[in-house]
Amino acid sequence: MSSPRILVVDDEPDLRELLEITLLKMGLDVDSAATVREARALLGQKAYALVLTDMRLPDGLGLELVREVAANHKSTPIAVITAYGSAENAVVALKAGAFDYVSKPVVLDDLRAMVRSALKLSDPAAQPADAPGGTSRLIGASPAMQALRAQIARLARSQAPIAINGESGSGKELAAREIHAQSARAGKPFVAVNCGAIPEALMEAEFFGYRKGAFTGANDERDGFFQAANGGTLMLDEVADLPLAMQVKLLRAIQERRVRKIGATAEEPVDVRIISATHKDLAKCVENGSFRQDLFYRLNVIELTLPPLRERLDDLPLLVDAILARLAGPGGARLGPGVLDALRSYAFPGNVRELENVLERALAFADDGVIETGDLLLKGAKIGDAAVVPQPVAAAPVAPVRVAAPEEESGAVPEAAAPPPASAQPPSADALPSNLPDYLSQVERDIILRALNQTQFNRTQAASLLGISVRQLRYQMQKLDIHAPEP
Ligand SMILES: Nc1ncnc2c1ncn2[C@@H]1O[C@H](COP(=O)(O)OP(=O)(O)OP(=O)(O)O)[C@@H](O)[C@H]1O
Repeated sequence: MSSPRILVVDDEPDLRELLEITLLKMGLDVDSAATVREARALLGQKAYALVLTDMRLPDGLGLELVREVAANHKSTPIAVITAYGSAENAVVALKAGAFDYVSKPVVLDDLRAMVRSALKLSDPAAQPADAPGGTSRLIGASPAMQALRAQIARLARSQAPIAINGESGSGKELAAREIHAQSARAGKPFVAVNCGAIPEALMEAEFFGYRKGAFTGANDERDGFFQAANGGTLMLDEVADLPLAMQVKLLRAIQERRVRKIGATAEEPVDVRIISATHKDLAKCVENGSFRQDLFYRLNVIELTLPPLRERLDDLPLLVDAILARLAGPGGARLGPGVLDALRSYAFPGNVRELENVLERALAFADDGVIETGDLLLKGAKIGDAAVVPQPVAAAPVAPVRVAAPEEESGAVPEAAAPPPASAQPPSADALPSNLPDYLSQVERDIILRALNQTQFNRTQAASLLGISVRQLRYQMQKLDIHAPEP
């Protein structure tokens, strides 16, 4: 079988030769072109597993080739070589459809890693099981979902940063996981970080890691999120909540593709694809000065917007079936007459996550697994209401990082509740608690339980009452051993 063939387009003979030798040593076949014209001619004659082009060529721009290859040779990834410090060029190329970029001076390890990723894309044997056409985690057959899945399949082929927008519970994290699963990075970690959940003082250590002895309590060397996601995908959830000082450091890490552990003298290379998500309007955050424009520009290379559930209600039957099968096993639960219509007329401000919660609670009330309209306990937020208020913004520092598989994110809480610790008993009027953390946990537990009881254990509504996100509530419930009542 012949080796994959790479086209190198560069007018600098020295660099071209270096690239050629490196690629040949990787066992690849290489063709070279010094101009846009020569490159076009070769592209017309042969199929390439990767095109690698300089941005400035004597008779035009590498960007023209990016656009042409993206339009006419869809299965061929094209990467650009950008001049040192010209991050803007990289962003423009990625937006135009480039698969990835390497900066000059070219670091050969980076180049090899990039080439290997590109080759996985054109090698059918290396395609992950969830490749386009396979099963998708994103359920729904509406035109909006079909378009979303097609867009995800396209985006999975590139290394460009993606910014996912959408209301809370609309599936942003699920979409990010799907992109990762369909990409050449599928075999490497997917790390989701809730930026709003990390105390500011710990952020640098959490993102970049630290060396032993870097600060009091640093008893061992530790990797940060970037190193943990190396080779894979790092999802920055609630990215608008990053403090400005951290935004600067993050921008640098993303641009340089290098991080320095706290206490280390040298930087280390990291290869992560960044996917960011927020339900805030990031452009507005830039306008009001709470988000840096340069980081916004860097993260927002490609935008992916998730439609709210109320705009794709045709997906309800499929979603309901899938959720009920997960909650009660196949055929274990079904909807009684009129239930689907009732769901259709509800606006779901908490989107699919709210649907999951509504069904989970309804199932607890249902007889013989048949959910009736009365079991739904839908309150307010009807379709057509003037303002459907999406879920509130994350506030408290919880659940900073998730590397779990999506199946583990089902929202189910663990069995068996533990009694509150004795040290958590409230002190008398002027006595101090003997254990402050336990005491505060107990207070928090009481408040959360009150909110849950008020809402018949509807987590979406309880979170809304408490001004926290559902994910935060779920995390606190697990941490504090709070469980939904047995049916
Ligand atoms: N299209 C879908 N098909 C199946 N399940 C979905 C879909 N969209 C969302 N979900 C489910 O809804 C829940 C919420 O999804 P996810 O966590 O991805 O939302 P999110 O937009 O990231 O929420 P948040 O803004 O609160 O972080 C998850 O349990 C997820 O599996």
